[in-house]
Amino acid sequence: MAEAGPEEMDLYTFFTAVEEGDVQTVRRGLEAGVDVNVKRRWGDWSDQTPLHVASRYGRTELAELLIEHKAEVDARGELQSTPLHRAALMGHTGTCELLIRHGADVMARDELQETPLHRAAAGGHTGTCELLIRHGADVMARTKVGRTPADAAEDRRTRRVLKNREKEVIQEKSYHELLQKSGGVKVNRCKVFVFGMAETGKSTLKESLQRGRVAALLQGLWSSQEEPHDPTPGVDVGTFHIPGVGEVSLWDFAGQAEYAVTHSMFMDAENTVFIVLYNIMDDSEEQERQLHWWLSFIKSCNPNRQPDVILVASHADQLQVRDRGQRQAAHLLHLMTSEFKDHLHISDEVFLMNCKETLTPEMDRLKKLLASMRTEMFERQRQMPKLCGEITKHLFSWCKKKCSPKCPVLRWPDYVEAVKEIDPHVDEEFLLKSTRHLHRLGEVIFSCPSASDPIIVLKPNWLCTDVIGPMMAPVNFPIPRPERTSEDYVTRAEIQRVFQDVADVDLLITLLQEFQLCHSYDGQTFIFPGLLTQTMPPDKWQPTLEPKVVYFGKQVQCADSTDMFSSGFFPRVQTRLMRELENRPLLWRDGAKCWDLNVEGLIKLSPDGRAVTICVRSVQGDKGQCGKMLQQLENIIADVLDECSPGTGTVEKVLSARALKEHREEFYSYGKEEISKATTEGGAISHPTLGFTEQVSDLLCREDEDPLTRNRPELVQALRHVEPILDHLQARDILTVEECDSIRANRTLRDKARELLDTLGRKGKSAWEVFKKVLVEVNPYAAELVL
Ligand SMILES: Nc1nc2c(ncn2[C@@H]2O[C@H](COP(=O)(O)OP(=O)(O)OP(=O)(O)O)[C@@H](O)[C@H]2O)c(=O)[nH]1
Repeated sequence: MAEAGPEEMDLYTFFTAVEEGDVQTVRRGLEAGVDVNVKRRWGDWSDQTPLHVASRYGRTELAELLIEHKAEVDARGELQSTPLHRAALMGHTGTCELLIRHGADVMARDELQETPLHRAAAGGHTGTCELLIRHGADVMARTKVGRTPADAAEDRRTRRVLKNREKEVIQEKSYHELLQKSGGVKVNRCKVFVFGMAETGKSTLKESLQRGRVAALLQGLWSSQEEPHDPTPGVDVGTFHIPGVGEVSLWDFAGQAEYAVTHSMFMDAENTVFIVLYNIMDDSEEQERQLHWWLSFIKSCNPNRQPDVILVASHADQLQVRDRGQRQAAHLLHLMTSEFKDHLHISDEVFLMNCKETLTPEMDRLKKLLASMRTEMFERQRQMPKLCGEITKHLFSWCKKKCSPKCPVLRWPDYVEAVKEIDPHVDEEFLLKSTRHLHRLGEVIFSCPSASDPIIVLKPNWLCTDVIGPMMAPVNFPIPRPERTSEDYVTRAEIQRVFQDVADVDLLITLLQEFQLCHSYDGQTFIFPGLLTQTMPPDKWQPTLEPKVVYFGKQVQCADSTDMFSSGFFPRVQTRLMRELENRPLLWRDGAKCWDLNVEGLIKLSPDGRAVTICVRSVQGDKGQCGKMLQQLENIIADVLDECSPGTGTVEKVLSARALKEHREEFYSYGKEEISKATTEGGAISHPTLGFTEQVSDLLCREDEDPLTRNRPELVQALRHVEPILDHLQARDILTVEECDSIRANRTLRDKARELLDTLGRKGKSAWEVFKKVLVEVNPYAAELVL
């Protein structure tokens, strides 16, 4: 640190107090006349006002004191960053909130054109990102080199949140463009989705809701016998008039696990009320488990909105003491409401019903609630772009006139031709956007296969009920052994037999592949991961005695109890593995094994379905190839999560390499913070439960795991004053005098920084560690990029 004069000494004390959050000393300093906007001018800490420093350290109370004393909220510091930039990078959400409350510009740009949201994303602070977005931060803002905040995101969870927002912004933009070009029409739509495990009473409730008074009275006279249960295959969709409510589109989702693999495809729907049923006669823990599962599922598919949910307990007529059932239902409602309060709007009414009966006070109450939700929905419902409205009017007749029998699907050229009958001048690009919008509304299913023209399913429930239902029913594809493995293909002939009345089976197969339900290597036999029943036999992943073997692993876990991987997640991962890996993987219901060159990979779903683990190993010790495979598998998992569980929060962990090598029964992992801490403290990490120590470098197999390498461009920008760094490194015998001179001889600041990084790179890990410590001392901004 440079010698400071007496006045600067005062400032030194003052700034140290700010850093440490010492409110008393700072107050005294301000009263003694220290300028609240004075800039720190020593070391590499140039241009930092006290508010920058307080924000960087998350000293909210102090920041408030400084603002009270007229600190400039948007003062510019290092790289033109504002205090909000600094608080955001460190994830101090409370400090960000304070700064914004006092007028900080959420869209302030620094020299790299980064906004505070870029910084929060780079730091991996999801909560801070959400706060900034709530206050108007633009998720599409680009830096000088064109990176959006999502591109800058450090971890996948933050990236997913930002990508979801990006998607929403793009969809909104497209909606407004459509509206502007074609005008809008008011089309009232109300969907009711009914969920619950098998035999909870979904279909029964649906029928009772629709039944009129007379039919209900007659039913009371005639029905006495229990009818045999007829499970709903896939999703049963229909538009019905519910007396006392009005017209709604009712979607009855099958409760059986084998059908649930595709539910997530239909969940992103506006204007929807979700009813979740459970059987009050089940064991209370089971009721809680089921409700929790469905609510997590609804949450996982709806990242950007809070859907309206009603909980309904069925089979109330079988209760011996109704009061006890009432208490149980109220208790569950309370539990779920408090757990999901940030994600779902759960109605506060308790419904304890006999779903078979229509004329009951409970049913009346449920209808009243549905009616009021429907009215509210209509009031806030947005206009539908005119062309979309016109298309929806024609869908029914096109199914009859323009499609082959039992296959209400049009390929793009036929669809365009049909639309041209409504509007002869329609532009195809505009039609594409309109059709995407209809898909989002759930009016059609629109798919763009990479190898052929887009396909439009005019009746979504045909795909759900008539295709996916029979396709995922194991009885339709019998096998000679008790458990289905990936060797038990479904043949084209079998598909043809099951769908014999569908004229265009090829089209149907294209759709099944397009929705990632199956994969074919030869066009004749198809592997449906959703049908697999065999779990992974333990002998498929055995220890090896090869001395050079190396192991690496990652785990993606659900972030909190409201998160889940939707039922379609793992089968889709497996379809993607078949599609993307060079060698054919082995698949089981809960696992997959793959190979490439001299590397083996294993992907396992945990028994509770809340974590997925990837391990890779190479008996030849090929770290590079392990890194490549790990990266490929991680990307597949991240992509599938984005597609079918966009609302799921995840946490990534690094597995203990030593525990993997020992083939322990469970997986043991380290968190990101533990790894970063161990890296700065010399590279050794101890596992709290395993009791041994291993090297961080043995856990990470990718070069870019190292933040020094990953953030190189930003580092080069940030290392403006290499002099003090060179002095420190030379004093600590990391760099020689000649090396320092050679670095100094570069003409530009950036070239100096580049040569410094290259020289350190050649010196290996210990040199990097010292470098990081030096940065913390002399250039905290750059240090933030590498810690
Ligand atoms: N006693 C009584 N029986 C009910 C009630 N609700 C449904 N059931 C009966 O439970 C069985 C299953 O009902 P469904 O409505 O078919 O169940 P589901 O939830 O649609 O089942 P899946 O289609 O398999 O997902 C039928 O035999 C119904 O008659 C109820 O509230 N009380």
